Amino acid sequence: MQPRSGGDAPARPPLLTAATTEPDATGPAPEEAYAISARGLVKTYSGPDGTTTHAVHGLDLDVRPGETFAFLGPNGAGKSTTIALLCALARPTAGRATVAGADVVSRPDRVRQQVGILFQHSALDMDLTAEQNLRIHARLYGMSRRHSRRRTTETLDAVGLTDRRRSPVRTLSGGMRRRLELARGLLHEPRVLFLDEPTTGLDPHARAQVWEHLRDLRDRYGTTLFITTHYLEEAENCDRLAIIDRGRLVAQGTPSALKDAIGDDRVVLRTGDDQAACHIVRRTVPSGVCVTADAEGVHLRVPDGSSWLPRLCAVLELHGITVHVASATPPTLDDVFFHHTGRSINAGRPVPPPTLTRPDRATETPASVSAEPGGATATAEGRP
Ligand SMILES: Nc1ncnc2c1ncn2[C@@H]1O[C@H](COP(=O)(O)OP(=O)(O)OP(=O)(O)O)[C@@H](O)[C@H]1O
Repeated sequence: MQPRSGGDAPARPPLLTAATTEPDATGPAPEEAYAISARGLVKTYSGPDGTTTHAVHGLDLDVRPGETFAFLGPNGAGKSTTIALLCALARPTAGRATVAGADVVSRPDRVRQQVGILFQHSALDMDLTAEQNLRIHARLYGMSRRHSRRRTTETLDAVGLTDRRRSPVRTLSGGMRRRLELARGLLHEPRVLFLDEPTTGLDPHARAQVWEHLRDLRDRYGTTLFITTHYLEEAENCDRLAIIDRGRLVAQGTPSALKDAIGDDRVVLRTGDDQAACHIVRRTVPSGVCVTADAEGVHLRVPDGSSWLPRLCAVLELHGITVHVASATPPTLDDVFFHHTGRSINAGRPVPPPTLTRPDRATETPASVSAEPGGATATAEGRP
């Protein structure tokens, strides 16, 4: 969803913002030294039928200058609303936030000068050329003609579109359009760039290109990047990330710290009789370990999962149950997400086609194991 400007209104006209008074500025103050700092940020929408939507519910957040920060959450979690609040495009119901040192409520114009935004949906004029789109944007920011010309050249170069500057936007590929939006977001040299799902809908090649430019930006100019994404592998590449669910921040930290905090490895066993195997495994592992079986096999989470594999396989073989595949995988960001929200970030999304991946730690059962038809599951030493 795209942050909505002014009074947040156009997307859902029947609902009104509940912020009829000044946001409460008496709570703890945000830290201005951060590129983004929020304390107790709240955004509530009231519906005409008396319903209330807590889009953002007491958000505390600190993003350091120059950091690439991912904001992960399922649909409707409050990501776009947070961006709208932090970019001073919507007014908080309560709480405080500063962006590049400026308060979003008392100095919204200053905030808007300091931030660049890449909206979720394209805001480009398809009939104008790449260059013309940038010039219009420059005029909105009050840039002089000379300054606008220089920045247009620089930003088109930064996103690798110099040779397409005279092309009408409708003739550009999806990836090129996203890069052009990136150029537009950078035109006024913002200190903080907000990107709302910048790569959604792009093919892997175009996604990789957008990321290449983002990394370059960070390295060359130290721009702070605040990125909402559904792609876990993109969040994995960020310095830190926060998980938001139903308007509340449920976790934040570096990807590795968040995964380490989960601790347990995911163990999966595919056997000749998963239901029977499930009962036997339950009796073998310490009580309190949750063991389940579904169409994918028997699942459990244990610390140091790979050390459990030989033992579990031996017990099952002893009971006459053939183990086809056994694997132990360290926690992923999806596990982190599941741990904090009780569901997968991809729940309800179309399932992507299976890929042949190599888990960091995978062990095949004894030599008698038959290969999986099609070989889509990681097996011995991770060979698919
Ligand atoms: N202007 C509005 N009026 C009323 N409710 C709104 C408004 N904007 C957002 N909401 C509600 O606030 C909640 C958070 O919405 P938001 O768009 O911030 O989520 P999101 O995490 O960006 O979702 P998505 O990933 O689907 O874009 C949702 O329940 C949404 O319906």
